[in-house]
Amino acid sequence: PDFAGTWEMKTSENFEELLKKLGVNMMLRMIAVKAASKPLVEITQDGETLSIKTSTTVRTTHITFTVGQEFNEITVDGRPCTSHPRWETDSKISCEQTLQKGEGPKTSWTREITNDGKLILTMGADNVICSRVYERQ
Ligand SMILES: C=C1C2=C(C[C@@]1(C)C/C=C/C(C)=C/C(=O)O)C(C)(C)CCC2
Repeated sequence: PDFAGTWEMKTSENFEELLKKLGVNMMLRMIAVKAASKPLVEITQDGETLSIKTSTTVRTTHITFTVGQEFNEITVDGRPCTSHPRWETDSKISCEQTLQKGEGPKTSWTREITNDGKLILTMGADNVICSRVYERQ
């Protein structure tokens, strides 16, 4: 499917619980929850290669990857990891992450385009799953 577009977040669940599971301290959690409440997500797609720019007031991340090829990124709590994106269905990308050093909860993300044109991002840390729904601007 086509993930391309400029996306605004409509709903988010368990985001702070995710950060808590990852051991982010209260102060940074407060900053992150506020900053992440209004992200702007810009996605371009060329076949299996996606470029995703997520802008917030305190931090903007930009990843480019090809589904089926591992790439380096940082986890939501800012730790370097290697990510392995693969098609879980023909409209859902699942990505397991491996920390490049140190220990921590098992982290992963999924991005899916629903048949009513929404983008669903889930972020996991062990058994805690955060789910965020975006709609095109
Ligand atoms: C602002 C953020 C901050 C942090 C993570 C991040 C980057 C959270 C944003 C996530 C989004 C916007 C995800 C998405 O919706 O794709 C830290 C915990 C390092 C603390 C500093 C502020």
